[in-house]
Amino acid sequence: MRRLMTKVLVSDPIDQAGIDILAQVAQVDQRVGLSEDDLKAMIGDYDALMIRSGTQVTADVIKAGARLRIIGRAGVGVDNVDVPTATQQGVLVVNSPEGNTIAAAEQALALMLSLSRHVPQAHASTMAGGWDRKKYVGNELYKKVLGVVGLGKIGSHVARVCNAMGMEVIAYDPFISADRAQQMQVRLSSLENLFEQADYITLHLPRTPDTENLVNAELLGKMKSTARLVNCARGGIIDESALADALTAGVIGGAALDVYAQEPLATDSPLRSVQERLILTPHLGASTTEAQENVAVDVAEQIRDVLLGLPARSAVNIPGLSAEIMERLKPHLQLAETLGLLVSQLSGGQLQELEVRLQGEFAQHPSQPLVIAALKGVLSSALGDRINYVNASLEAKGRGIRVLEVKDETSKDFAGGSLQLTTRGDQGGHSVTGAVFANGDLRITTIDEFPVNVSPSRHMLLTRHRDMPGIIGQLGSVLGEHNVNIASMQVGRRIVRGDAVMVLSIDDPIPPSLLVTIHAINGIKEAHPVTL
Ligand SMILES: NC(=O)C1=CN([C@@H]2O[C@H](COP(=O)(O)OP(=O)(O)OC[C@H]3O[C@@H](n4cnc5c(N)ncnc54)[C@H](O)[C@@H]3O)[C@@H](O)[C@H]2O)C=CC1
Ligand SMILES: O=C(O)CCC(=O)C(=O)O
Repeated sequence: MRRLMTKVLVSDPIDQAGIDILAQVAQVDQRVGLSEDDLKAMIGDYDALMIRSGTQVTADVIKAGARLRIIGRAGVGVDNVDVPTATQQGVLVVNSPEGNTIAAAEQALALMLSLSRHVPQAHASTMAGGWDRKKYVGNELYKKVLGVVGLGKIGSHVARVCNAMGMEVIAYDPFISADRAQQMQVRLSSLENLFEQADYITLHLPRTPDTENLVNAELLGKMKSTARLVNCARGGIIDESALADALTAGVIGGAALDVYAQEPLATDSPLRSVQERLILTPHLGASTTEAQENVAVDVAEQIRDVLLGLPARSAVNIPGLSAEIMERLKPHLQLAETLGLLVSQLSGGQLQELEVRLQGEFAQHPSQPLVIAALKGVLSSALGDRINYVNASLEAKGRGIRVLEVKDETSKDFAGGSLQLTTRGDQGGHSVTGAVFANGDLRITTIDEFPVNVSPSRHMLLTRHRDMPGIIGQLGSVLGEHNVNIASMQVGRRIVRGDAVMVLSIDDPIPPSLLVTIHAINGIKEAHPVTL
Protein backbone atom coordinates (compact mmCIF):
# COMPACT_ATOMS: atom_id res chain seq x y z
CA MET A 1 0.00 0.00 0.00
CA ARG A 2 1.25 3.49 -0.87
CA ARG A 3 2.19 5.43 2.26
CA LEU A 4 0.43 8.82 2.36
CA MET A 5 2.46 11.88 3.25
CA THR A 6 1.74 13.14 6.79
CA LYS A 7 -0.19 16.42 6.56
CA VAL A 8 -1.13 19.08 9.10
CA LEU A 9 -3.78 21.75 8.48
CA VAL A 10 -3.35 25.05 10.35
CA SER A 11 -6.63 26.95 10.17
CA ASP A 12 -5.97 29.97 12.45
CA PRO A 13 -3.04 32.40 12.64
CA ILE A 14 -0.22 30.55 14.45
CA ASP A 15 3.23 31.82 15.36
CA GLN A 16 5.93 30.77 12.84
CA ALA A 17 7.88 28.97 15.59
CA GLY A 18 5.04 26.41 15.76
CA ILE A 19 4.84 26.02 11.98
CA ASP A 20 8.60 25.34 11.85
CA ILE A 21 8.22 22.51 14.39
CA LEU A 22 5.35 20.90 12.46
CA ALA A 23 7.35 21.15 9.25
CA GLN A 24 9.97 18.82 10.78
CA VAL A 25 7.57 15.89 10.37
CA ALA A 26 4.78 16.87 8.00
CA GLN A 27 3.58 18.93 5.08
CA VAL A 28 1.98 21.99 6.70
CA ASP A 29 -0.88 23.80 4.94
CA GLN A 30 -1.97 27.16 6.39
CA ARG A 31 -5.54 28.07 5.43
CA VAL A 32 -7.01 30.78 7.65
CA GLY A 33 -10.68 31.81 7.46
CA LEU A 34 -12.20 28.55 6.17
CA SER A 35 -15.97 28.09 6.47
CA GLU A 36 -17.25 24.93 8.19
CA ASP A 37 -18.12 23.47 4.77
CA ASP A 38 -14.63 24.21 3.41
CA LEU A 39 -13.09 22.59 6.46
CA LYS A 40 -15.34 19.53 6.13
CA ALA A 41 -14.40 19.18 2.49
CA MET A 42 -10.64 19.26 3.10
CA ILE A 43 -10.11 17.72 6.55
CA GLY A 44 -10.19 14.16 5.14
CA ASP A 45 -6.68 14.71 3.72
CA TYR A 46 -5.10 15.64 7.06
CA ASP A 47 -3.57 13.76 10.00
CA ALA A 48 -3.63 16.76 12.34
CA LEU A 49 -5.44 20.06 12.74
CA MET A 50 -3.96 23.04 14.59
CA ILE A 51 -6.27 25.90 15.63
CA ARG A 52 -6.72 28.89 17.93
CA SER A 53 -10.16 30.16 18.94
CA GLY A 54 -11.26 31.17 15.42
CA THR A 55 -12.02 27.69 14.04
CA GLN A 56 -15.14 25.83 15.14
CA VAL A 57 -14.27 22.13 15.11
CA THR A 58 -17.77 20.65 15.02
CA ALA A 59 -18.86 17.00 15.18
CA ASP A 60 -19.33 16.99 11.39
CA VAL A 61 -15.79 18.30 10.82
CA ILE A 62 -14.32 15.61 13.11
CA LYS A 63 -16.37 12.84 11.47
CA ALA A 64 -15.18 13.99 8.04
CA GLY A 65 -11.57 13.66 9.24
CA ALA A 66 -11.01 10.04 8.21
CA ARG A 67 -7.25 10.30 8.83
CA LEU A 68 -7.43 12.79 11.67
CA ARG A 69 -5.40 11.72 14.72
CA ILE A 70 -4.95 14.92 16.72
CA ILE A 71 -6.47 18.38 17.12
CA GLY A 72 -4.11 20.90 18.73
CA ARG A 73 -5.59 24.03 20.31
CA ALA A 74 -2.90 26.71 20.63
CA GLY A 75 -4.41 28.11 23.84
CA VAL A 76 -6.37 26.98 26.89
CA GLY A 77 -10.11 26.85 26.12
CA VAL A 78 -11.24 23.90 23.98
CA ASP A 79 -14.86 25.06 23.87
CA ASN A 80 -14.56 25.51 20.09
CA VAL A 81 -13.83 21.79 19.72
CA ASP A 82 -16.49 19.08 20.04
CA VAL A 83 -14.38 17.08 22.49
CA PRO A 84 -16.96 14.28 23.11
CA THR A 85 -17.10 13.55 19.36
CA ALA A 86 -13.31 13.67 19.11
CA THR A 87 -13.10 11.15 21.96
CA GLN A 88 -15.67 8.90 20.32
CA GLN A 89 -13.76 9.02 17.04
CA GLY A 90 -10.45 8.33 18.80
CA VAL A 91 -9.04 11.75 17.94
CA LEU A 92 -6.69 13.18 20.56
CA VAL A 93 -7.31 16.79 21.64
CA VAL A 94 -4.35 18.69 23.12
CA ASN A 95 -4.01 22.25 24.35
CA SER A 96 -1.51 24.57 25.99
CA PRO A 97 -2.78 24.98 29.55
CA GLU A 98 -0.14 27.49 30.66
CA GLY A 99 1.31 29.16 27.57
CA ASN A 100 -0.96 32.23 27.75
CA THR A 101 -1.71 32.42 31.49
CA ILE A 102 0.33 35.57 32.08
CA ALA A 103 -0.96 37.26 28.92
CA ALA A 104 -4.62 36.69 29.88
CA ALA A 105 -4.00 37.78 33.49
CA GLU A 106 -2.26 40.96 32.32
CA GLN A 107 -5.14 41.71 29.93
CA ALA A 108 -7.53 41.55 32.92
CA LEU A 109 -5.21 43.88 34.88
CA ALA A 110 -4.95 46.25 31.90
CA LEU A 111 -8.75 46.40 31.68
CA MET A 112 -9.13 46.98 35.44
CA LEU A 113 -6.69 49.88 35.30
CA SER A 114 -8.23 51.24 32.10
CA LEU A 115 -11.67 51.18 33.71
CA SER A 116 -10.37 52.93 36.83
CA ARG A 117 -8.64 55.71 34.90
CA HIS A 118 -10.92 55.93 31.82
CA VAL A 119 -7.87 55.42 29.59
CA PRO A 120 -9.68 54.68 26.28
CA GLN A 121 -12.21 57.52 26.73
CA ALA A 122 -9.55 60.04 27.76
CA HIS A 123 -7.39 59.01 24.82
CA ALA A 124 -10.26 59.34 22.30
CA SER A 125 -11.22 62.75 23.72
CA THR A 126 -7.62 64.06 23.61
CA MET A 127 -7.11 62.77 20.05
CA ALA A 128 -10.30 64.57 19.07
CA GLY A 129 -8.78 67.90 20.23
CA GLY A 130 -10.14 67.94 23.81
CA TRP A 131 -8.31 68.55 27.10
CA ASP A 132 -10.78 67.43 29.74
CA ARG A 133 -9.05 66.81 33.09
CA LYS A 134 -12.20 66.93 35.19
CA LYS A 135 -14.33 64.39 33.39
CA TYR A 136 -11.73 61.66 33.65
CA VAL A 137 -11.01 61.68 37.38
CA GLY A 138 -10.57 58.03 38.33
CA ASN A 139 -10.14 55.68 41.29
CA GLU A 140 -7.19 53.85 42.80
CA LEU A 141 -7.09 50.09 43.13
CA TYR A 142 -5.10 50.39 46.36
CA LYS A 143 -7.13 49.21 49.39
CA LYS A 144 -10.10 48.26 47.23
CA VAL A 145 -11.73 44.80 47.35
CA LEU A 146 -11.11 42.57 44.35
CA GLY A 147 -13.44 39.61 43.78
CA VAL A 148 -11.92 36.83 41.66
CA VAL A 149 -14.39 34.30 40.27
CA GLY A 150 -12.37 31.20 39.30
CA LEU A 151 -9.09 30.91 41.22
CA GLY A 152 -7.24 28.74 38.68
CA LYS A 153 -4.03 29.58 36.85
CA ILE A 154 -5.08 32.99 35.51
CA GLY A 155 -7.23 33.96 38.50
CA SER A 156 -4.35 33.13 40.90
CA HIS A 157 -1.90 35.30 38.97
CA VAL A 158 -4.34 38.22 39.01
CA ALA A 159 -4.86 37.66 42.75
CA ARG A 160 -1.09 37.63 43.38
CA VAL A 161 -0.47 40.87 41.48
CA CYS A 162 -3.47 42.62 43.03
CA ASN A 163 -2.39 41.57 46.52
CA ALA A 164 0.95 43.20 45.78
CA MET A 165 -0.87 46.34 44.67
CA GLY A 166 -2.49 46.58 48.10
CA MET A 167 -5.93 45.25 47.22
CA GLU A 168 -7.90 42.95 49.49
CA VAL A 169 -8.62 39.82 47.44
CA ILE A 170 -11.64 37.58 47.92
CA ALA A 171 -12.56 34.70 45.63
CA TYR A 172 -15.34 32.33 44.66
CA ASP A 173 -14.24 28.94 43.35
CA PRO A 174 -16.15 25.86 44.53
CA PHE A 175 -13.24 23.57 43.59
CA ILE A 176 -10.49 25.32 45.57
CA SER A 177 -9.81 24.48 49.22
CA ALA A 178 -9.73 27.17 51.89
CA ASP A 179 -6.11 26.16 52.67
CA ARG A 180 -5.00 26.72 49.09
CA ALA A 181 -6.77 30.08 49.04
CA GLN A 182 -5.15 31.05 52.32
CA GLN A 183 -1.69 30.27 50.91
CA MET A 184 -2.48 32.84 48.23
CA GLN A 185 -3.69 35.37 50.85
CA VAL A 186 -7.17 35.11 49.43
CA ARG A 187 -10.37 34.74 51.43
CA LEU A 188 -12.99 32.43 49.94
CA SER A 189 -16.53 33.77 49.76
CA SER A 190 -19.90 32.81 48.35
CA LEU A 191 -20.71 34.13 44.89
CA GLU A 192 -23.45 36.44 46.22
CA ASN A 193 -21.21 37.85 48.96
CA LEU A 194 -18.43 38.47 46.46
CA PHE A 195 -20.76 40.41 44.16
CA GLU A 196 -22.04 42.46 47.11
CA GLN A 197 -18.63 43.28 48.63
CA ALA A 198 -16.21 43.70 45.74
CA ASP A 199 -15.20 47.00 44.15
CA TYR A 200 -13.74 45.11 41.19
CA ILE A 201 -14.86 41.70 39.97
CA THR A 202 -12.81 39.68 37.51
CA LEU A 203 -13.98 36.41 35.92
CA HIS A 204 -11.51 33.55 35.30
CA LEU A 205 -13.66 30.43 35.03
CA PRO A 206 -14.57 28.25 32.04
CA ARG A 207 -17.85 28.44 30.17
CA THR A 208 -19.80 25.28 30.94
CA PRO A 209 -23.54 24.51 31.12
CA ASP A 210 -23.24 25.46 34.85
CA THR A 211 -21.60 28.83 34.25
CA GLU A 212 -23.68 29.98 31.27
CA ASN A 213 -25.33 33.32 32.12
CA LEU A 214 -24.03 32.92 35.68
CA VAL A 215 -23.73 36.70 35.88
CA ASN A 216 -27.35 37.66 35.25
CA ALA A 217 -29.54 40.66 36.10
CA GLU A 218 -30.06 39.41 39.66
CA LEU A 219 -26.33 39.09 40.40
CA LEU A 220 -25.53 42.38 38.69
CA GLY A 221 -28.21 43.94 40.91
CA LYS A 222 -26.20 42.88 44.01
CA MET A 223 -23.08 44.85 42.92
CA LYS A 224 -22.18 48.22 44.41
CA SER A 225 -23.22 51.01 42.05
CA THR A 226 -19.53 51.98 41.80
CA ALA A 227 -18.22 48.43 41.26
CA ARG A 228 -16.64 47.32 37.96
CA LEU A 229 -16.79 43.98 36.21
CA VAL A 230 -14.07 42.48 33.97
CA ASN A 231 -14.43 39.37 31.81
CA CYS A 232 -11.34 37.97 30.08
CA ALA A 233 -12.49 34.36 30.48
CA ARG A 234 -15.30 33.32 28.18
CA GLY A 235 -18.30 34.95 26.59
CA GLY A 236 -21.69 33.61 27.61
CA ILE A 237 -20.82 33.64 31.33
CA ILE A 238 -22.34 37.13 31.52
CA ASP A 239 -25.86 37.79 30.21
CA GLU A 240 -24.90 40.56 27.75
CA SER A 241 -28.35 42.21 27.50
CA ALA A 242 -28.63 42.32 31.31
CA LEU A 243 -25.14 43.89 31.45
CA ALA A 244 -26.01 46.50 28.82
CA ASP A 245 -29.15 47.40 30.82
CA ALA A 246 -27.23 47.54 34.12
CA LEU A 247 -24.61 49.89 32.61
CA THR A 248 -27.17 52.14 30.94
CA ALA A 249 -29.26 52.37 34.12
CA GLY A 250 -26.18 53.02 36.31
CA VAL A 251 -26.75 49.84 38.37
CA ILE A 252 -22.98 49.18 38.24
CA GLY A 253 -19.97 51.43 37.84
CA GLY A 254 -18.44 49.95 34.67
CA ALA A 255 -17.44 46.86 32.75
CA ALA A 256 -14.66 45.72 30.45
CA LEU A 257 -15.03 42.69 28.21
CA ASP A 258 -12.57 40.78 26.07
CA VAL A 259 -14.84 37.84 25.24
CA TYR A 260 -18.42 37.52 24.00
CA ALA A 261 -21.24 35.00 23.75
CA GLN A 262 -20.76 35.09 19.99
CA GLU A 263 -17.52 36.08 18.36
CA PRO A 264 -16.97 38.29 16.46
CA LEU A 265 -19.36 40.51 18.44
CA ALA A 266 -22.50 41.15 16.37
CA THR A 267 -22.78 44.67 14.96
CA ASP A 268 -26.24 44.96 16.53
CA SER A 269 -25.19 43.64 19.97
CA PRO A 270 -26.81 45.67 22.78
CA LEU A 271 -23.28 46.17 24.15
CA ARG A 272 -22.33 48.34 21.18
CA SER A 273 -24.99 50.90 22.09
CA VAL A 274 -23.75 51.41 25.67
CA GLN A 275 -22.15 54.86 25.54
CA GLU A 276 -20.36 55.16 28.86
CA ARG A 277 -18.45 53.06 31.38
CA LEU A 278 -17.82 50.16 28.99
CA ILE A 279 -14.56 49.01 27.37
CA LEU A 280 -14.59 46.31 24.72
CA THR A 281 -11.58 44.47 23.23
CA PRO A 282 -11.74 41.81 20.50
CA HIS A 283 -10.58 38.69 22.42
CA LEU A 284 -7.01 39.88 22.88
CA GLY A 285 -6.28 38.11 26.17
CA ALA A 286 -3.74 35.74 24.63
CA SER A 287 -2.50 38.16 22.00
CA THR A 288 1.01 38.91 23.15
CA THR A 289 4.11 37.99 21.18
CA GLU A 290 5.33 35.90 24.09
CA ALA A 291 2.08 33.98 24.62
CA GLN A 292 1.61 33.29 20.92
CA GLU A 293 5.08 31.84 20.67
CA ASN A 294 4.58 29.82 23.88
CA VAL A 295 1.29 28.24 22.82
CA ALA A 296 2.39 27.62 19.22
CA VAL A 297 5.56 25.83 20.32
CA ASP A 298 3.80 23.91 23.11
CA VAL A 299 1.04 22.58 20.85
CA ALA A 300 3.17 22.05 17.72
CA GLU A 301 5.61 19.94 19.76
CA GLN A 302 2.73 17.80 20.97
CA ILE A 303 1.34 17.35 17.43
CA ARG A 304 4.83 16.46 16.17
CA ASP A 305 5.31 13.92 18.98
CA VAL A 306 1.94 12.27 18.45
CA LEU A 307 2.55 12.01 14.71
CA LEU A 308 5.84 10.29 15.57
CA GLY A 309 3.97 7.85 17.83
CA LEU A 310 5.03 9.49 21.12
CA PRO A 311 2.68 10.62 23.90
CA ALA A 312 1.36 14.18 24.29
CA ARG A 313 1.96 16.29 27.42
CA SER A 314 -1.43 17.96 27.69
CA ALA A 315 -4.07 15.64 26.32
CA VAL A 316 -7.52 16.95 27.12
CA ASN A 317 -9.39 13.71 26.44
CA ILE A 318 -7.23 11.02 28.05
CA PRO A 319 -7.36 11.86 31.74
CA GLY A 320 -4.61 10.42 33.89
CA LEU A 321 -2.34 9.56 30.96
CA SER A 322 0.33 12.23 30.90
CA ALA A 323 3.46 11.88 28.78
CA GLU A 324 5.46 11.40 31.97
CA ILE A 325 3.29 8.44 33.03
CA MET A 326 3.33 6.94 29.53
CA GLU A 327 7.11 7.06 29.53
CA ARG A 328 7.54 5.74 33.06
CA LEU A 329 5.01 2.93 32.67
CA LYS A 330 5.83 2.06 29.06
CA PRO A 331 6.51 -1.70 29.59
CA HIS A 332 3.63 -1.98 32.09
CA LEU A 333 1.22 -0.40 29.61
CA GLN A 334 2.54 -2.71 26.90
CA LEU A 335 1.95 -5.67 29.19
CA ALA A 336 -1.62 -4.55 29.98
CA GLU A 337 -2.38 -4.12 26.27
CA THR A 338 -0.80 -7.49 25.34
CA LEU A 339 -2.70 -9.33 28.09
CA GLY A 340 -5.89 -7.57 26.94
CA LEU A 341 -5.37 -8.79 23.37
CA LEU A 342 -4.57 -12.29 24.62
CA VAL A 343 -7.49 -12.69 27.01
CA SER A 344 -10.04 -11.31 24.52
CA GLN A 345 -8.90 -13.84 21.87
CA LEU A 346 -9.11 -16.66 24.41
CA SER A 347 -12.57 -15.54 25.50
CA GLY A 348 -14.24 -14.82 22.13
CA GLY A 349 -17.90 -13.75 22.05
CA GLN A 350 -19.33 -10.81 23.91
CA LEU A 351 -17.60 -9.67 27.06
CA GLN A 352 -19.67 -8.49 29.98
CA GLU A 353 -16.91 -7.87 32.50
CA LEU A 354 -13.19 -7.27 32.68
CA GLU A 355 -11.42 -7.52 36.01
CA VAL A 356 -8.04 -5.79 36.17
CA ARG A 357 -6.10 -7.05 39.16
CA LEU A 358 -2.92 -5.20 40.15
CA GLN A 359 -0.85 -7.51 42.35
CA GLY A 360 2.13 -6.80 44.59
CA GLU A 361 4.23 -3.86 43.41
CA PHE A 362 1.94 -3.37 40.41
CA ALA A 363 -0.67 -2.04 42.84
CA GLN A 364 1.58 0.96 43.50
CA HIS A 365 1.31 2.19 39.91
CA PRO A 366 -1.57 4.51 38.92
CA SER A 367 -4.31 2.10 37.88
CA GLN A 368 -6.25 4.27 35.40
CA PRO A 369 -3.63 4.15 32.60
CA LEU A 370 -3.23 0.39 33.06
CA VAL A 371 -7.00 -0.12 32.87
CA ILE A 372 -7.18 2.01 29.69
CA ALA A 373 -4.30 0.03 28.13
CA ALA A 374 -5.96 -3.29 29.04
CA LEU A 375 -9.25 -2.12 27.49
CA LYS A 376 -7.42 -0.98 24.37
CA GLY A 377 -5.96 -4.48 24.04
CA VAL A 378 -9.29 -6.19 24.76
CA LEU A 379 -11.18 -4.11 22.22
CA SER A 380 -8.58 -3.97 19.49
CA SER A 381 -9.02 -7.63 18.58
CA ALA A 382 -12.56 -6.66 17.49
CA LEU A 383 -12.08 -3.03 16.46
CA GLY A 384 -8.49 -2.97 15.17
CA ASP A 385 -6.85 0.42 14.68
CA ARG A 386 -10.06 2.29 15.46
CA ILE A 387 -9.45 1.79 19.17
CA ASN A 388 -6.85 3.84 21.00
CA TYR A 389 -6.11 5.32 24.41
CA VAL A 390 -8.56 8.15 23.69
CA ASN A 391 -11.71 6.14 23.05
CA ALA A 392 -11.05 2.80 24.80
CA SER A 393 -13.03 3.58 28.01
CA LEU A 394 -15.91 5.12 26.09
CA GLU A 395 -16.14 2.17 23.66
CA ALA A 396 -16.07 -0.31 26.55
CA LYS A 397 -18.89 1.56 28.25
CA GLY A 398 -20.87 1.70 25.00
CA ARG A 399 -20.52 -2.10 24.69
CA GLY A 400 -21.72 -2.63 28.26
CA ILE A 401 -18.38 -4.02 29.50
CA ARG A 402 -18.21 -3.59 33.26
CA VAL A 403 -14.66 -2.84 34.45
CA LEU A 404 -13.60 -3.96 37.91
CA GLU A 405 -10.32 -2.81 39.35
CA VAL A 406 -8.73 -4.74 42.21
CA LYS A 407 -5.52 -3.92 44.05
CA ASP A 408 -3.85 -6.74 45.97
CA GLU A 409 -0.67 -5.35 47.49
CA THR A 410 -0.07 -8.48 49.58
CA SER A 411 0.64 -10.70 46.54
CA LYS A 412 4.33 -11.68 46.37
CA ASP A 413 4.51 -13.69 43.13
CA PHE A 414 7.21 -11.55 41.39
CA ALA A 415 9.54 -8.80 42.56
CA GLY A 416 7.86 -6.15 40.39
CA GLY A 417 4.38 -7.53 40.97
CA SER A 418 2.03 -8.80 38.30
CA LEU A 419 -1.11 -7.88 36.40
CA GLN A 420 -4.02 -10.24 35.95
CA LEU A 421 -6.91 -9.78 33.53
CA THR A 422 -10.04 -11.88 33.91
CA THR A 423 -12.99 -11.80 31.53
CA ARG A 424 -16.56 -12.90 31.97
CA GLY A 425 -18.84 -13.09 28.97
CA ASP A 426 -21.42 -15.05 27.05
CA GLN A 427 -18.88 -17.82 26.37
CA GLY A 428 -17.64 -18.09 29.95
CA GLY A 429 -14.45 -16.51 31.19
CA HIS A 430 -10.67 -16.67 30.99
CA SER A 431 -7.82 -15.27 32.96
CA VAL A 432 -4.22 -14.37 32.10
CA THR A 433 -1.43 -12.96 34.25
CA GLY A 434 1.79 -11.27 33.22
CA ALA A 435 4.79 -9.52 34.68
CA VAL A 436 7.53 -7.11 33.61
CA PHE A 437 10.96 -8.68 34.13
CA ALA A 438 14.36 -6.94 34.06
CA ASN A 439 15.01 -4.65 31.06
CA GLY A 440 11.27 -4.33 30.40
CA ASP A 441 11.01 -7.97 29.28
CA LEU A 442 7.31 -9.01 29.22
CA ARG A 443 6.23 -12.46 30.42
CA ILE A 444 2.95 -14.29 30.45
CA THR A 445 2.96 -16.10 33.80
CA THR A 446 -0.42 -17.83 34.00
CA ILE A 447 -3.15 -18.82 31.57
CA ASP A 448 -6.35 -19.61 33.39
CA GLU A 449 -5.19 -21.48 36.48
CA PHE A 450 -2.02 -22.88 34.82
CA PRO A 451 1.45 -21.47 35.51
CA VAL A 452 3.58 -20.78 32.38
CA ASN A 453 6.61 -18.64 31.59
CA VAL A 454 6.26 -17.38 28.02
CA SER A 455 7.44 -14.28 26.18
CA PRO A 456 4.59 -12.92 24.05
CA SER A 457 5.16 -13.33 20.31
CA ARG A 458 3.21 -12.15 17.26
CA HIS A 459 1.55 -15.51 16.46
CA MET A 460 0.71 -18.05 19.12
CA LEU A 461 -1.43 -21.12 19.57
CA LEU A 462 -2.91 -21.90 22.97
CA THR A 463 -4.53 -25.22 23.69
CA ARG A 464 -6.31 -26.72 26.63
CA HIS A 465 -5.97 -30.49 26.60
CA ARG A 466 -5.82 -33.62 28.67
CA ASP A 467 -2.34 -34.27 30.01
CA MET A 468 -1.69 -37.65 28.34
CA PRO A 469 1.11 -39.15 26.25
CA GLY A 470 1.18 -38.44 22.52
CA ILE A 471 -0.78 -35.15 22.32
CA ILE A 472 2.23 -32.89 22.00
CA GLY A 473 3.73 -35.12 19.29
CA GLN A 474 0.46 -35.24 17.33
CA LEU A 475 0.04 -31.47 17.44
CA GLY A 476 3.66 -30.96 16.36
CA SER A 477 3.18 -33.33 13.41
CA VAL A 478 -0.06 -31.65 12.29
CA LEU A 479 1.57 -28.21 12.36
CA GLY A 480 4.63 -29.55 10.51
CA GLU A 481 2.45 -31.13 7.81
CA HIS A 482 0.88 -27.68 7.24
CA ASN A 483 4.26 -25.99 7.13
CA VAL A 484 3.66 -24.00 10.37
CA ASN A 485 7.02 -23.54 12.06
CA ILE A 486 7.13 -23.75 15.87
CA ALA A 487 9.54 -21.25 17.48
CA SER A 488 8.97 -22.37 21.07
CA MET A 489 6.63 -24.49 23.10
CA GLN A 490 5.64 -24.77 26.72
CA VAL A 491 3.24 -26.88 28.72
CA GLY A 492 1.65 -25.88 31.99
CA ARG A 493 -0.23 -28.26 34.26
CA ARG A 494 -1.29 -28.44 37.86
CA ILE A 495 -2.14 -32.13 38.24
CA VAL A 496 -0.42 -35.02 36.49
CA ARG A 497 -2.78 -36.48 33.86
CA GLY A 498 -5.31 -33.76 34.60
CA ASP A 499 -6.01 -30.73 32.41
CA ALA A 500 -3.09 -28.78 30.96
CA VAL A 501 -2.36 -25.84 28.65
CA MET A 502 0.13 -25.71 25.79
CA VAL A 503 1.51 -22.43 24.51
CA LEU A 504 3.24 -22.45 21.14
CA SER A 505 4.96 -19.48 19.56
CA ILE A 506 4.71 -19.98 15.82
CA ASP A 507 6.14 -18.13 12.84
CA ASP A 508 2.93 -18.09 10.82
CA PRO A 509 -0.77 -17.66 11.59
CA ILE A 510 -2.95 -20.79 11.82
CA PRO A 511 -5.31 -21.10 8.82
CA PRO A 512 -8.97 -21.88 9.78
CA SER A 513 -8.88 -25.32 8.09
CA LEU A 514 -5.87 -26.33 10.22
CA LEU A 515 -7.74 -25.28 13.35
CA VAL A 516 -10.46 -27.81 12.53
CA THR A 517 -7.79 -30.55 12.27
CA ILE A 518 -6.25 -29.48 15.61
CA HIS A 519 -9.64 -29.61 17.32
CA ALA A 520 -10.07 -33.17 16.03
CA ILE A 521 -6.94 -34.45 17.87
CA ASN A 522 -8.05 -36.75 20.66
CA GLY A 523 -7.60 -35.03 24.04
CA ILE A 524 -7.56 -31.41 22.77
CA LYS A 525 -10.43 -29.57 24.44
CA GLU A 526 -9.82 -26.02 23.20
CA ALA A 527 -7.45 -24.45 20.68
CA HIS A 528 -7.10 -20.71 20.30
CA PRO A 529 -4.95 -19.06 17.65
CA VAL A 530 -3.76 -15.71 18.99
CA THR A 531 -2.22 -12.72 17.21
CA LEU A 532 -0.55 -10.11 19.40
N1 LIG B 1 -9.29 35.98 26.85
C1 LIG B 1 -8.42 35.11 26.45
O1 LIG B 1 -7.80 35.28 25.40
C2 LIG B 1 -8.13 33.91 27.27
C3 LIG B 1 -9.11 33.30 28.01
N2 LIG B 1 -8.84 32.20 28.75
C4 LIG B 1 -9.93 31.62 29.53
O2 LIG B 1 -9.73 31.94 30.90
C5 LIG B 1 -10.39 30.98 31.72
C6 LIG B 1 -9.52 30.55 32.87
O3 LIG B 1 -8.37 29.91 32.39
P1 LIG B 1 -7.30 29.21 33.38
O4 LIG B 1 -7.11 30.03 34.57
O5 LIG B 1 -6.15 28.84 32.54
O6 LIG B 1 -8.13 27.90 33.74
P2 LIG B 1 -7.99 27.02 35.07
O7 LIG B 1 -8.62 25.71 34.72
O8 LIG B 1 -6.63 27.04 35.59
O9 LIG B 1 -8.95 27.77 36.10
C7 LIG B 1 -10.33 27.81 36.03
C8 LIG B 1 -10.86 27.86 37.44
O10 LIG B 1 -12.28 28.04 37.36
C9 LIG B 1 -12.84 27.31 38.44
N3 LIG B 1 -14.27 27.07 38.21
C10 LIG B 1 -14.87 26.13 37.45
N4 LIG B 1 -16.20 26.25 37.53
C11 LIG B 1 -16.45 27.31 38.35
C12 LIG B 1 -17.64 27.93 38.82
N5 LIG B 1 -18.85 27.47 38.48
N6 LIG B 1 -17.51 28.99 39.62
C13 LIG B 1 -16.29 29.45 39.99
N7 LIG B 1 -15.13 28.89 39.59
C14 LIG B 1 -15.22 27.84 38.78
C15 LIG B 1 -12.01 26.03 38.47
O11 LIG B 1 -12.11 25.40 39.73
C16 LIG B 1 -10.62 26.56 38.22
O12 LIG B 1 -9.94 26.83 39.43
C17 LIG B 1 -10.80 29.86 30.77
O13 LIG B 1 -12.17 30.02 30.46
C18 LIG B 1 -9.97 30.11 29.53
O14 LIG B 1 -10.58 29.61 28.38
C19 LIG B 1 -7.60 31.67 28.81
C20 LIG B 1 -6.57 32.23 28.09
C21 LIG B 1 -6.77 33.37 27.24
O1 LIG C 1 -6.23 31.95 20.71
C1 LIG C 1 -6.59 33.00 21.24
O2 LIG C 1 -6.20 34.11 20.91
C2 LIG C 1 -7.59 32.91 22.39
C3 LIG C 1 -7.00 32.29 23.60
C4 LIG C 1 -8.03 31.80 24.53
O3 LIG C 1 -9.10 32.28 24.64
C5 LIG C 1 -7.71 30.60 25.32
O4 LIG C 1 -6.54 30.16 25.29
O5 LIG C 1 -8.61 30.07 25.97
